[in-house]
Amino acid sequence: MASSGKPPLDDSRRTTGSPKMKTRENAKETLCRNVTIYGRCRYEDKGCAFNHDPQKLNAAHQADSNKKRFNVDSPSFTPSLLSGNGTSAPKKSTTISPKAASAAPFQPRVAASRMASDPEPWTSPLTGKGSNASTPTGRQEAGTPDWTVADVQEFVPGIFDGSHVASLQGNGNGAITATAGFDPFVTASTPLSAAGAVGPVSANPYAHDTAAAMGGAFFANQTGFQQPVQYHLYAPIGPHNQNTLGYQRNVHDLFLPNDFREELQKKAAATLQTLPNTQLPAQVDYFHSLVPLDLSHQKNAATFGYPSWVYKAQSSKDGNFYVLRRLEGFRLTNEKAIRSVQAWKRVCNGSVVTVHDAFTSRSFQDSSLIFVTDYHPLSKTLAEQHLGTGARFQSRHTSHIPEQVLWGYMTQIANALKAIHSNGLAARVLEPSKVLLTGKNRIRLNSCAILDVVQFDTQRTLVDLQRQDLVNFGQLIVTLGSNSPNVMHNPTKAMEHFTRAYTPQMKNSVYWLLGALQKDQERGIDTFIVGISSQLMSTFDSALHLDDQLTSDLSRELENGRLVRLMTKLNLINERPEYEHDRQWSESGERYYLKIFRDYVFHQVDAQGDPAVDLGHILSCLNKLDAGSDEKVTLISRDEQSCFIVSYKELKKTLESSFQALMKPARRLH
Ligand SMILES: Nc1ncnc2c1ncn2[C@@H]1O[C@H](COP(=O)(O)OP(=O)(O)OP(=O)(O)O)[C@@H](O)[C@H]1O
Repeated sequence: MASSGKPPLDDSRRTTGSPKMKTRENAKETLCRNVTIYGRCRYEDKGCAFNHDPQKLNAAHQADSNKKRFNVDSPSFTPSLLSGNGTSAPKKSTTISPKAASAAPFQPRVAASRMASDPEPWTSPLTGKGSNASTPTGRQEAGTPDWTVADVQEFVPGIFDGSHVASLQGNGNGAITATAGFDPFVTASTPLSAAGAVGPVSANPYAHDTAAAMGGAFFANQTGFQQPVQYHLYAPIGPHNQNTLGYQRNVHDLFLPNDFREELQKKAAATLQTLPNTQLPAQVDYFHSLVPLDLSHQKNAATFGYPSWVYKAQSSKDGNFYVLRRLEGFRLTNEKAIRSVQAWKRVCNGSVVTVHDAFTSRSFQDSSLIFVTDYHPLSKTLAEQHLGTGARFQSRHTSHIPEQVLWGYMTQIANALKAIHSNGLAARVLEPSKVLLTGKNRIRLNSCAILDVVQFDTQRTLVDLQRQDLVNFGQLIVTLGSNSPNVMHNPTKAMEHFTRAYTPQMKNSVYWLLGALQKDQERGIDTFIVGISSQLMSTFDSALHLDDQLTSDLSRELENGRLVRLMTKLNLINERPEYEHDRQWSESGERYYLKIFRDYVFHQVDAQGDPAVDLGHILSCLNKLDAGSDEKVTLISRDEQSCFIVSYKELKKTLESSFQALMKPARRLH
């Protein structure tokens, strides 16, 4: 500190008037006011008569400087870490006043309140070059707007910047104590909301019970997110691209893979597809907007004994999309028959298309039976996929199904049958045109429940029907393995082909299924599942890999929703024409920073004056803004006459307060 000529002595000890006005005795008792903190008086050699006792002077300086920060009667707040500017924190005093013991604990103000009351000496890097210097509290030195937003509650997630050297910790009683260690995991949700906390505190929207959700032991000492949040740091989550280094990112890494996105979008489009000017009824019970799914107009009564038609439809009860399967010309003679669907509603299994309802209808100008099931957009039947049947895929070249894929089908069908049989039911329909392929190698049994209604009076026992399911299962696999829909007309030839194409384990499994109706043996789906357990493991492992892949894909989109919300806010705030063509809104005051921040993010130009299109820059800026990072950014006005240095933290604060102002009904501006 440079001497100002007036050393900071206590007023009570300061001389009043010139030294020459005092007697020498009086002067000797008065501490010299010209002594600098280095203990030297500029007038000592020239006969200064005041007291230069170094010990007394030192004590006076000490008392004075303590008054500026803390004096010995202050509570025992003794920071032990480095302060924000990198200098050492003052040493802890070894002696302490007895009063300190009963003093209220020191409660440092949070960053926001400090920022408003304690402007730092900010300097612009352009100041020395003659540019307009700016201050953190205003656009220019003149007409300084205040950063403080008194009436807007700010979210204060317990951020401590470097200048805060103590940490706040709940002591278990809800009170706050100052501790010497800095704990970056302290959040507003617990300690700052405790009684006596200083500064505006609102609920932390990001707070969640980490200890309960993630395992108390691992996060034992953490009560929330690490602060400051690091949303702008994209952590690589595998599986990784082999062609790039760990830190390298390309645009595709930040979004879902294109093929996956395309698949999802196509499914969404298919779900929303409508058919105008259709001859179909506008309403079938509580369903509307019917779209036919089977494009073949041939009536086929082979499976159910009645021609069946499949439609996508929207429910007016819940707005969701379902499939209606209509059995044309069916007359319900026994009411109990349709009640059997209740049992099917309870079958909730990933390998079965869920059945929701069944009712009779006259909407098609006949007597029809309607089954309501889940809709799986863009799915195909296994017959369409592998056997070349079905109108859409008639000319399709069918190829040999690899053994692993076939094992995958077998495990999924076994999974479905286990769920069905353990619910006291039998699938009864198990053929390639009634197994849906809803994703890559992902199948579901379709049209279950129908025969239970249509052939309600069957004489066969449940055990018999369940065994028949196993036989149908075996025949389905042989048919798929042979790539021929009619192969079971000649079973011997079919098995010869199958034996040549697949391993003995596969062949034995299929033989076992085909023999399920033999009376001498107890055969059930549980026994079969035990027999193919090694294959179950490999299918399970594939499912885990897929799960990893999907998690990785999902993580790429992690920050995108957040950034869209942030950009929405920015766009809502910037350029409000209703406020005198924006002049009243953002041409002055703190919103002006947001306006030129937008230029900084989106409108940069390169050395040639061409637009700089850099997604990395944009994402990085937006993430830092959302995280409210301490990093500072230099903003230059469009006319290049003004330059400001603002931190993302302050920009975030402005963004929040502006957004709140926007939502005030009276549109009060400040
Ligand atoms: N739940 C469903 N979700 C989505 N699409 C389905 C659903 N059920 C059936 N489909 C589709 O509807 C179409 C017709 O199905 P259907 O079961 O009638 O097969 P099909 O090949 O026409 O058999 P069939 O000749 O016995 O009528 C198929 O392309 C199938 O993919």
